[in-house]
Amino acid sequence: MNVQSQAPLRATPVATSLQALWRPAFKQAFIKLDPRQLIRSPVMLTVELTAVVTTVLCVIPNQAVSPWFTLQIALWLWFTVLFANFAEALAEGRGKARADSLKSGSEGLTARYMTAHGYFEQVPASRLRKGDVVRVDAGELIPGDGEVIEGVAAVNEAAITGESAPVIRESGGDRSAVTGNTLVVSDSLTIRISVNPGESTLDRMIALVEGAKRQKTPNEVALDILLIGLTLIFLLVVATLQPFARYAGGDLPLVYLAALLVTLIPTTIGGLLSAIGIAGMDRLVRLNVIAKSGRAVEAAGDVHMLLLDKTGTITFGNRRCSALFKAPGVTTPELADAALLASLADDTPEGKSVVEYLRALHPMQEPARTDLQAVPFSAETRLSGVNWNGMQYRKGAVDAVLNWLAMSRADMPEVLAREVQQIAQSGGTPLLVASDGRLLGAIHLKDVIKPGIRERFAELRRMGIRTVMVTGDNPLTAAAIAAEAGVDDVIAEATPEKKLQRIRSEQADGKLVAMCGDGANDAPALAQADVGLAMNDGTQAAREAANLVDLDSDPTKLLDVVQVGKQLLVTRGALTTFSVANDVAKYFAILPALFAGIHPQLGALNLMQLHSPQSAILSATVFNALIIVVLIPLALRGVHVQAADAASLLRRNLLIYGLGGIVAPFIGIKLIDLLLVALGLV
Ligand SMILES: Nc1ncnc2c1ncn2[C@@H]1O[C@H](COP(=O)(O)OP(=O)(O)OP(=O)(O)O)[C@@H](O)[C@H]1O
Ligand SMILES: [K+]
Ligand SMILES: [Mg+2]
Repeated sequence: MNVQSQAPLRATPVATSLQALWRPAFKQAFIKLDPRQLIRSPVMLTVELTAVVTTVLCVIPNQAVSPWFTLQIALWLWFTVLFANFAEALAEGRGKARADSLKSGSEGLTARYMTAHGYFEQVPASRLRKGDVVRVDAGELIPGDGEVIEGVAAVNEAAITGESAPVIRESGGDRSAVTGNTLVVSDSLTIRISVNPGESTLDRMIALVEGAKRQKTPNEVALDILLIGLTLIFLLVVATLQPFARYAGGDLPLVYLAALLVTLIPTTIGGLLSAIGIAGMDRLVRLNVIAKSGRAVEAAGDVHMLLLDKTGTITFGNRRCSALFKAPGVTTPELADAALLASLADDTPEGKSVVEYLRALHPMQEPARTDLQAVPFSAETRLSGVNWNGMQYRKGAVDAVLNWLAMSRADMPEVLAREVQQIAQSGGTPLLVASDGRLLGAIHLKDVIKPGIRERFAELRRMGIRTVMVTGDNPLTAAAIAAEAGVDDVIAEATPEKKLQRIRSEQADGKLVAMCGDGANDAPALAQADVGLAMNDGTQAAREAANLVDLDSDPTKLLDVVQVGKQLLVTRGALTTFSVANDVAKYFAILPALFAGIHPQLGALNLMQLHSPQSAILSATVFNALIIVVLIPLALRGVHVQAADAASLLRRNLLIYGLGGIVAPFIGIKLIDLLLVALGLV
């Protein structure tokens, strides 16, 4: 395998400064004049057509307007389209640079592929398909996303996550998923490839940052329809002005009408819409989150409820065996041997930790694994164990084991019941150990809450988002962890089925639900949620079901994703408000000037005292073009979003961008009018 190609895939070294990007963006702005590309933005296509018409008007003699004036209007109309194209190109440019570096890192990768006859054969990684089995040794790059089916190894995932500390990847359990282009640093792994060419994490990252092939989200489509509607309305408004003018005994030159049309239709938002969307996705990529659709990101901006898995999400997830407690009348070897046997065939981290703990504490003559009939852990049964030598050994959640023993809680010896309660109240997970109808004792699994999680939940609450912890654990443990982590609600003893039901019932009430998880048992819920965020170090099932994957495997990242989503929605809303308010204000700013010549009585309405009808028209056109440039930084950076609920955010933004949109043209057009006169351009 081509280890030399282990270039840093993350984009840190790629220059993303605006200076480095503006040159190619400038060129792109002209390339994007192609109407086939521009058709994605109907407003800008309208401006381009108007610019073409106005350019033609330059050479048609007209007594009312000089060719010089018409030319100036034509130029500013072309500038309007170019500025909008430039904004989009600038937004795309940041992603393109990153995509190029990602691509160069994955070229020439090869894989050791296992043929049907069990031989290994060197093939290009790009030929691997879902289900293929490959072997990767230390020092080699993993050729594609997949699941470890054999072996344990340390893997450096810096290429994808930017984190250089190696992580352990092994078969079985929740840490079996591997990502293409990451480096095996010790031992070797046998991996079953889980995606077809073009669908890997890396491919998705590239598609995401390239932006060009971006599908419009339902929200964008809805906004497009609104903008087309407004364009048609103003087309009608402008078309009916001429009959009015004729009736009043005057005549409005065609170039006036062309300029007026462009100043009135929503060019500001029409020109910046695409840049806003691309910049939003770019922010997500920088957070190290991969989105399968823009829709998930927008939904994140609107979620009402967040469901979180406890183990691995709120806690660190390496639940480890920390103590054993005997039931009365049971000897230590009896309990220790049963607990060890019940864990020997259990590949989960919990099972391995029990084996480790007991091998050190109380070694026994262990049976060969091939003699054991494994009963693997499942989230449905919440039990695991083995059948061996005619005996059944089990361990599992308290209610599950009692169930298996056909016992009730009241039948539990009092000392053991008290012990179990204490483990749970401390936030630990108690497992009961039993063999052949006998309750032998309890295991204390300890886990630690991730630091800082409480503060983040408080932040979510301020944004109006409820946090609900769902766990397969018992109610006492769940309550203890919930209180410590500060979640709003908790669902304990949850099976995958129960998690799914909860999401469905919230959605039935019209709410958008986000879910964070890592296990195979979280996959159905992740798929059902409007926003499903999977941990990259979780299972392949979870990664496939989710519509977002966090490469850093940090569940609190959802908070940032919510922020990005909110910012995207708020920025789009704010600039739409500004754009529409702007256009309406322009109507009132220019119309009196236009009609002053025809109808001198209207002069009283000419509050702005613009120099002449021509300077009014030209100033408005210039303002209309320049406002796009002025707002490019805001579109790319996004409107600042505070931790507040949606309603108060909306009120605040309507005030700022609505009022701002009304006032800005009056000031801007007046200043440009003064400047144009001073320069002698009108
Ligand atoms: N290896 C195991 N063997 C037996 N029982 C287990 C094992 N691992 C977990 N359990 C029991 O099953 C319960 C459910 O575990 P699971 O990992 O499915 O929880 P979950 O639904 O993912 O929720 P969370 O991860 O938040 O606890 C645990 O609380 C524990 O009581
Ligand atoms: K406009
Ligand atoms: Mg779990």
